[in-house]
Amino acid sequence: MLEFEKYHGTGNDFVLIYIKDDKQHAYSALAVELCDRHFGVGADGLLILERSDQADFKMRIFNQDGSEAPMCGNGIRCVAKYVMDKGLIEGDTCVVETMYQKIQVSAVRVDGKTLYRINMGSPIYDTSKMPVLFDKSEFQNESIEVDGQVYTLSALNMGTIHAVTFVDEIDQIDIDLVGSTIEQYTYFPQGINVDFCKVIDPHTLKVTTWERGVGRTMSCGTGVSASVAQGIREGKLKSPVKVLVTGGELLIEKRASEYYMSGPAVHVFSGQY
Ligand SMILES: N[C@H](CCC[C@H](N)C(=O)O)C(=O)O
Repeated sequence: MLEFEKYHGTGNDFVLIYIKDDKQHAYSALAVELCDRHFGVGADGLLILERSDQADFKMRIFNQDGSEAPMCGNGIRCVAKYVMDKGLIEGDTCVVETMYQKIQVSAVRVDGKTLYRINMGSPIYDTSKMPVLFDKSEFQNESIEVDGQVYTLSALNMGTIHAVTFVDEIDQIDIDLVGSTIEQYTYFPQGINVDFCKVIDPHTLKVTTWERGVGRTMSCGTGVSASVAQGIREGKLKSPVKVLVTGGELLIEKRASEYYMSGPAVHVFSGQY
């Protein structure tokens, strides 16, 4: 019997399992089984919470297709809520080890609600530090034609790898077709998450993400952070930026060179599998 929790962060939903022993389990196969929306519990990803000797806890994130990702911005808020609500940590701040780096998350009260604020760190643009096959030092504003439309893409790492594109209208794009085509482009041998962005005004952005290993999701925390970082770099946006995603709203703030993301984390139910 497996005890699990179901969480979501702005509609990006997860099965969360706290592993208390030091055994290695077949998480990839478990993610495929549990995340299946018809034959399993149903989720975008599986979050594995483990003990860590470098931080308060360790989080691993497996996509719906069983692939492991280095970081998950919405997932880490759910992990923070779990450890704080269960009293596994004292206080309102925790440090979580991820495959990407150690990440600090704090619970903050905003307008009577508890939000979780993550230090997402600084974006990486250097192609030699990303799984990107490209002969220039940065992959910035490259034109790619898909389905008769030209998309201007910029790739950056904000915990995981993202291709950000600014468009006039998101709703008119066949996200499934364009997202999956860009995800599999030869430049990106390990695939890439694709963020379609529409600037509403310098402090408001709308983002829809096509996630590698999942498909179109209601929200992607690293994607929203990467999109704002790219928008600020191009002078299209100014911090703070409110980001509208299908499943709600996230706030991104830039302080010095680092990005902070604040958003909700919701416990949906507990279960046994
Ligand atoms: N939804 C997640 C990101 C998952 C990334 C994953 N799809 C990959 O890089 O393979 C987030 O909130 O940041």
